[in-house]
This record gives sequence, structure tokens and C-alpha cells, in this order.
Amino acid sequence: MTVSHILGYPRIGAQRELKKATEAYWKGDQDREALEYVGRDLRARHWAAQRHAGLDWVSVGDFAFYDQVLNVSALLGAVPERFAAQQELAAGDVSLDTTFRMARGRAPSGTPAAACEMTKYFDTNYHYLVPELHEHQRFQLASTRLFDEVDEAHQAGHSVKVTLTGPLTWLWLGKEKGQAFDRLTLLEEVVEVYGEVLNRLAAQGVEWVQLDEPALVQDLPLAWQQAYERAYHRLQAAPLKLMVATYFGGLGDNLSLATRLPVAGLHVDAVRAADELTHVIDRLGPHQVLSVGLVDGRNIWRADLAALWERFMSVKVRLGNRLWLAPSCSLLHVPVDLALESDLDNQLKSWLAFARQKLDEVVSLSRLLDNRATAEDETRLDAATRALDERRDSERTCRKTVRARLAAIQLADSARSSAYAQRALAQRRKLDLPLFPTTTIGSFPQTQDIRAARRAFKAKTLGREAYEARMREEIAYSVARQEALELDIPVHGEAERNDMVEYFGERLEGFAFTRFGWVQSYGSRCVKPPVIYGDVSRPAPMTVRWSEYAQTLTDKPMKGMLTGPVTILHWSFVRDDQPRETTCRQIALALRDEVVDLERAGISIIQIDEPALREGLPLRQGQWQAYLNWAVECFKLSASGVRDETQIHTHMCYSEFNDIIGAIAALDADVITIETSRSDMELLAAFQDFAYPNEIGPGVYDIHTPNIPEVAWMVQLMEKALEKIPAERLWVNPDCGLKTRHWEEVEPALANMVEAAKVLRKRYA
Ligand SMILES: CN1c2c(nc(N)[nH]c2=O)NC[C@@H]1CNc1ccc(C(=O)N[C@@H](CCC(=O)N[C@@H](CCC(=O)N[C@@H](CCC(=O)O)C(=O)O)C(=O)O)C(=O)O)cc1
Ligand SMILES: N[C@@H](CCS)C(=O)O
Ligand SMILES: [Zn+2]
Repeated sequence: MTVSHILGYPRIGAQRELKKATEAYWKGDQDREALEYVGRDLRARHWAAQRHAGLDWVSVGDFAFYDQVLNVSALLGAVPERFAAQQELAAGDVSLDTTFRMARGRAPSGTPAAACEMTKYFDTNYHYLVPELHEHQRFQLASTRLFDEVDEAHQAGHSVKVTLTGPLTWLWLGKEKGQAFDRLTLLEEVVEVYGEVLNRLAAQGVEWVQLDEPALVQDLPLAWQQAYERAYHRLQAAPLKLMVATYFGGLGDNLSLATRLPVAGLHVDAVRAADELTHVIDRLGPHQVLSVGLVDGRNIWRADLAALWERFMSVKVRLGNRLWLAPSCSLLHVPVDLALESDLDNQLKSWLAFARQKLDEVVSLSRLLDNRATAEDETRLDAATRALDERRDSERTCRKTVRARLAAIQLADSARSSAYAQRALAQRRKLDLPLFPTTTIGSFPQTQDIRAARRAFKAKTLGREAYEARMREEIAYSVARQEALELDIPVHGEAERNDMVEYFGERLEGFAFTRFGWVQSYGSRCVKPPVIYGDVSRPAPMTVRWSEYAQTLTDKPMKGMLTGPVTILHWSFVRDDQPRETTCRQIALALRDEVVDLERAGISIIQIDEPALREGLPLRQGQWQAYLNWAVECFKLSASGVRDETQIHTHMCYSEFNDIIGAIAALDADVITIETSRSDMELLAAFQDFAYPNEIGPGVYDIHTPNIPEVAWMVQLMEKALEKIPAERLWVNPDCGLKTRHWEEVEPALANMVEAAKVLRKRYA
């Protein structure tokens, strides 16, 4: 029989129960027992959903109150000293509050300390807590949570398969703190503790443990490849079966390595690496199980059951009972349950599958392949075929005017009419800016009041006119504050935007919105990515009214604010029936029209944010250039419809940019404002080495902390910048938008920033 399972389920809850419970606990509105109760209840419901769907195993170990990588750090006792958890470590039980302090710097109990770094999990929009590693670090089994959860699932009568981040991927995701050293020197001891974990799980009666090793789809140095063999030779001694799970791409040059590992099973991503499957099967040991990830765990499209059935028949014949089926990766990256989406039209809904629906898809496929399909499977098969046929032929997905416009794009459309030097002269004449011009990145505080007004508008208890009047009030307030602060280039403040992607998606054709389609981004924070289902176009201007209004409130040039095509693409669920770059070009054309309309409305500076440009890089370096080529082209397509004297800005944050500096220069934005303060302006060395020709606003203060930056601090940061970039090309601005801050923090911080610019002007005029 074909075994069906999943690599993990979303833990946030269909109604974001986990978010609400953890935030209530942090605020002190709910005690730990109540929080633990919500955790237990969610686990019980998620396991029940897996079992009732008909999966052969339920996955245990995918639950986390904050992050699954952090859970492994606690399990291994990798708790930095500043969290003062020595007693807990000695007792072998790192507490929940300690993990919260590691994640957020504070928790209801314990002394606050600097939080651990958080960063993107591979190429997903999920963020994990980076394990902090130091030379000669000791590890020990230091948490019982996993074992308690296994007991919980056993008591509920489930067949348990444990899932856990594997030792090599955990180390790969970690970062050396302090002195640099080889992380692999820690492997032996880490593997020792994993060995203990496995023995204990075996003693609990666990038969299968899935060790997630997505690092295997990346370019690995030889020493790491060899370390895989060593580690798994040691782990195979455990008296249970191991499945190494790889996902988010193909194994490439790690394929032989992965299939050689002495484990009972291997999971591969057959969505992103369909063409590797035969090679994997050819190399598989005669008794090894292959788990094939054939339902897309990274997207929300309904699976084509008939096509998959046909495609995998031969695989079934080759592997027989050694075939397992699963989604390509954990379902953490998709929303929980489509059934809740009562506002989506039925046709679009019929094209989609969220986590709950993907369980059914996997189960039906395994029964179809076994020739034991039930009437329910037949119904699902027919419904999927019908829905996919409709989707393929629909005028909603394929719009001739959009396609014709795309086909007519010329090379010249992706370039400004003049080179930067000439544009800069025209812009200087028009804008007449001082040396070290000051500006912000766009958003001002999204107050409770603004959010409440938006909620009321969405709930229809506040009418459109009243809502818009409320937003205009907010814009007027923020412009007045900026005038008082003497900022050179004001912005309208983005009060009207719920999210920098959702806002634009709501105004573009080809996008749809869910009500409950939340996906965990980090900790308790979620995003609700739009669904791009059809050809994209802009039925009407999206931001022009707000910018036009804001411009009436000041004599200074009002900066127009847009989210760029690449960022809109990356932070959405993108249609899977055409190349991503085609969808991106369509978004770029829609934004191009907006840019031109803003110019026509008298807006002479327009910022096109691309914070997600870097994170869209493929996991394999060999594929970077192809991606960067189309990403840069799309940005330029959106930016190039304007006259020389219109100044185009872009903004980037959340990433390190050293390795894509060439692509950043190729964007040819007149000004880039970029996150640099946390890295002490180090990034600018790359701009200097590359002889970056245009203007730069290196962020002079970190907006992620409530601290008010001092004038002298910002002046010295800018002086560091001056060592690399001439004064005429430098701007002064914060690292990113201010929407998460409070006015009481923003005003003194910006006042100091403006003061710093004045000091610099005196010194360098
Ligand atoms: C910068 N990042 C972004 C990503 N993707 C995006 N699409 N946008 C981004 O900005 N990806 C990478 C990073 C991820 N970083 C973050 C940072 C912060 C959050 C976050 O705070 N999320 C909020 C949800 C924010 C939101 O959309 N708010 C809405 C209101 C939403 C809502 O429904 N509110 C109430 C409704 C119930 C009621 O009270 O009536 C509710 O919360 O239930 C708005 O402002 O209008 C979060 O709370 O999780 C996410 C990613
Ligand atoms: N314009 C946006 C960019 C965030 S990356 C903002 O200011 O919030
Ligand atoms: Zn930013």
C-alpha cells in the first residue's frame, strides 16, 4: 500500500488561535496554563484532521509556540548565556519563557536580554531564530517538549511519525557568534544529542522519525557533504527508522550523497524538481522508502489529481510499497482551510487548495495509485479535473489585451531616456535640494486608530467617505509633522495601506483576497498573501489621489510611494500556469502606468520599494543571474516611463546586499535608500568597490528598536559613508518605514536625524 503523510501542518490555527493566545500571554492577559491548553487543543485538532483525512501517520514535532528551529535549539541546550538559563539547562528542561526571551528579548518571566537574530527560512517568507554557535560549545538534551507531545499523540490513539529539523540543517542555519570558527567542529556533539533524542523516541514506541535536511538542496561545500555521511552513519544506530526530508528544490550535485545516506527513507520535492525523480529512484537502495512530494506545499493551487495519478503510475510500479506520498514540503507555508473563505467566488475557490484540502489530495492520490479509490476519491478526481479545465480555459486567467501589451514590450521600454548623469542635472534644476537631503521611507505610525478605522470600513460600519476623510486627516497630520521637522522630502505616510503588497493587490485585476488566508511569517506575526490568479492589469490609478492630496499640503516635492513588481510577486501566491517572470512583467506594466500618472499629477519624486528583490534569489547560485536579469528588467519597466527630471527612488531592507550589488546598480534608480545602520555602513564598501554611480541614502537609524538615535551617532555613521561616497550623492534617512513605531519615538528620532543633516551640511558644504 502507498503510505500517505505530510511533512508538517500549519500551527497558527484556522482562526489564528495561536497568535491570539501567545500575544495574550505575553501581555499578561492569560496565564501559561491557558496558553499550553491552546497549544494542546491545536495539536489535537491538527492531528485529528490528518487522521480523519486518512493519512497513515500524523506528524508530531511540527508544533511550536514560536519557531521550530528555536525548539531544536532548546532541545539541544543551545541557549546563549545571556538568557541565564543555567539552572533550567542543568535540570534538562528549558522553559517556554526562556525560548520566548530568545525569540523576543523578553517574556512574562526572566530578565530581558537581546533577542537572537531572526532570518528567512530558505526562500520562504517564514523567519526562524538563528542558532547562536560558539567554539567548543557543549550540547545536552535540554527539553522534554517533543517527548511530551509524542505521549499526547499516542494517548489520542494516533500513529505517530516525528518530524524534526535535522542536525546538519540546524548547524547550517546557525551562525558563529564572536570569533569565527568551523561550525562542523560542533557536529559530533550535536549528533550525540540527536542520538539520545532518537533513542528516547524509540523507547516511546516511535517507528519513524523524519529529519528535515533542506540544506541538501543548496550548494554545499565538500566538508559539509562529507559531514552528512558521517552524521547519518552515527544516527543509523538508533533503533527506529529515519527519513531524511529534502524540499524547496532539487538535490542537484547532492543527489548521490542523499541517496547514499544510510537511512530507511528519503523525501524529495517532486514539484520543484520533477525531472530528478527518475535519477533518485535509480539510485535508491533496494529497501529504502521514497516519499514523493507531489502536492505543492508552497502554493495554494488545487492539484491536478488526474495528471498526477497518470504521472506516478510508473513510479508506483517501480517502488510498490516503498512509495510514500506527501506534499512537497511542510504545509506551514500555506493557509489553513479554504472552507472558511465564504467571500471567495465559487469558481476561484474551486481552483484552490489550502493545507486542509491538501491532506485530501495526498490521501486520494495514494488510494488512486493503489487501485482502491473510494467514491469520495472519484468525486475529488472529477471535481479537480473540471476545476482545472475551467481554470485553463477561463477568460479570467487569460486576457488578450494584457498579453498583447506584454508582447509589444520593446527593449527601450526598460530604460530611462537619458543616462543618470544627465537625469541628475535635470533633477537638480527642478528639485533644488540641499546637500544631504532628508527624507523617510514612506510609512508613518499605523496607530490603533487608523487600524480601527480600517476595520470599521471593512466591516461596513464606517462608510467610504468617512473612512477616506479619516485617512486624509491622518495624511494632513503626518505632512504637518514633517513640515515642522523640516524634512526636505515629505511623504504622505501610507495611512491608507493595510500592507504594502495587499493594498496594491486589492487594486489590481488578476488578484484575489482571502479573509482567513493567514500564513505565519514569524512568531505570532502573520501575512495574508494575495492570490494572483489571472493576467494583471490596473483598472484605475491606485495611489494618485492620496499623493495629489498630500502635495496640496506642502510646497516641498511630495514623494509618491509604490511597492515594486518583484516585491508584489514574492509576497503573493503566484499563478503556476505561466513563468513567474511573465506575471512579474504584467505587474511591472501596471505599475508603470501608475508611475506615469503620478508624474502627470505633479509628483516629481516617486519611490518604488523592492525590499524582496534579494530574498527572491534562487537557492542555487547557478540560477541567480537568470532571476536577477528578469527582476531588474521588471523594475526598470515599471520605472522608465517618466521624464528625466522625475526622480525615481527605490528602497531595500531586510537583507544583505553585497552579493547582488551589480543588480542593484543595474536598476538605475536615481536614488536608493537602503538598510545599513545595523551593519555600521559596511555595505557601502560594496557600493564603493562597484563604483555605484547614482545617489544613496544609507539608513542612519534602525527603525526596529524604540531607541532614539543620537545626533552624534548619526553624524559619525554618515561620516563613515562619506569615506566611500561623495557628499553630493548622499541622502539622510532611516533604515525602513516607520509604521511599526509610535509618534513619540518617531518625532524625536527624526528631529535628531534632521539635526544630523544640518551638522553635516555645515561641515561639508
Ligand atoms: C515586511 N514583511 C512583509 C512580508 N509580506 C508582506 N505582504 N508584507 C510585509 O510587510 N513579508 C516579509 C516581512 C514580514 N514581516 C512582517 C511584519 C509584521 C507582520 C504583522 O504585524 N502582521 C500582522 C497583520 C497585519 C495586518 O495585515 N493588519 C491589518 C489588519 C488585519 C486584521 O485583520 N486585523 C484584525 C481583525 C480582527 C478585528 O480586530 O476586527 C486581526 O488582527 O485579527 C491592517 O492593518 O489593516 C499580524 O498581526 O500578524 C507580518 C509580517
Ligand atoms: N514604503 C514602505 C517600505 C517598507 S520596506 C514603508 O515605508 O513602510
Ligand atoms: Zn523597508
